Amino acid sequence: MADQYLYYLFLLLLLPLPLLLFLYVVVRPRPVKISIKDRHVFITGGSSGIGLSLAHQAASEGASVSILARSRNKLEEAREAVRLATGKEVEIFAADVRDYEAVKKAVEEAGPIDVLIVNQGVFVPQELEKQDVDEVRFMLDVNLMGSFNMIKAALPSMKEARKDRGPASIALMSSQAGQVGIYGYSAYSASKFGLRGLAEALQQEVIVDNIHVSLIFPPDTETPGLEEENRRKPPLTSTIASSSGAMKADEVAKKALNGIKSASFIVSCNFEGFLLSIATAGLSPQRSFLMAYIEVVAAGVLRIAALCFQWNWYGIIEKWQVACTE
Ligand SMILES: NC(=O)C1=CN([C@@H]2O[C@H](COP(=O)(O)OP(=O)(O)OC[C@H]3O[C@@H](n4cnc5c(N)ncnc54)[C@H](OP(=O)(O)O)[C@@H]3O)[C@@H](O)[C@H]2O)C=CC1
Ligand SMILES: CCCCCCCCCCCCCCCC(=O)[C@@H](N)CO
Repeated sequence: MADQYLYYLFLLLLLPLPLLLFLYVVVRPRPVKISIKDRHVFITGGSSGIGLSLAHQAASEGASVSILARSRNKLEEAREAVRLATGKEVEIFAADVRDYEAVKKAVEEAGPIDVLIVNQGVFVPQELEKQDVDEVRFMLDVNLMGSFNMIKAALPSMKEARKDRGPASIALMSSQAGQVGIYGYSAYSASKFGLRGLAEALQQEVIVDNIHVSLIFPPDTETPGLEEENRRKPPLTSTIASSSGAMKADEVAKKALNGIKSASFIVSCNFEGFLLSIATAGLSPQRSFLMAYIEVVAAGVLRIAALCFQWNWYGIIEKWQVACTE
């Protein structure tokens, strides 16, 4: 009797093997490792928050680091901070990512890039009806058009330099609000969802050049940007966004760098982010057959979880509206 149970248990354990084997064979692009040490890492928005943490960590891992942002003062402070902490000198470039010519000039001065981290971003939450069109355009211009400008300016020299320098990376800083639309984030979410389309198409275009794209999805992260944002965040935005736990900039930077080094296309930062990445896997490339396996097996259950989250959020919105009209 006991033998029979063992036999069934054995069969049950074997069941996933053909699927695992199949996924191992089909996942594309193929896994690859990207090194940071002794390579040129160029970080936009590197003078504050997550970008500054990335600059610290990349420098301490032996990369030569360049950072780009608008304010020269903040760039100089950042350079000083990294020098004090790591003894390394970062190159600074003052430019607005909305200005293609300025960005192109900065990239030419900086020299060939091995790891481009497109991290600059602005976020001004507000219900669309109350938000100025200029603010909508501001977020789309800096977050989305700015990323196009940056990548287009950097690509020629990145491709050129590949011949003898090994695999390169282009990483884009999205947000969990780029995986699910959130109240108060219509423009911000649109700009971050846009990065996903850009990243998916770009990866197909640059795979032959040994360039690997990563998309990073942080939750609320303690940064000067978030502090500023919180001053005018609609309460419903804060409540719904708190479905995912907040993180520190250093923690997000660490997850991001690890994701870049393993060339993961989707990089999540916390447990909620891990669930989100499986729930929104869609037609994104996946290099890891184990992650692909989890995506396949968990799809149904996570769709149910997603519907429960929506049920909860719509309940909160309804209650808030009732409270406001009383
Ligand atoms: N903090 C959070 O809660 C989360 C942030 N993110 C994303 O992470 C990224 C970084 O956020 P965070 O660290 O909080 O932001 P911060 O506001 O702390 O820093 C933003 C950086 O971007 C630079 N920047 C802003 N506008 C431009 C521009 N037009 N051209 C060039 N550089 C610019 C800023 O410098 P300067 O102003 O001098 O130009 C600064 O270096 C953003 O893309 C954001 O959307 C994602 C999820 C959560
Ligand atoms: C199926 C399972 C689902 C699991 C949980 C879903 C949780 C969603 C929370 C979304 C949080 C969005 C934060 C945006 C932060 C940000 O970008 C701003 N601070 C601006 O920088």
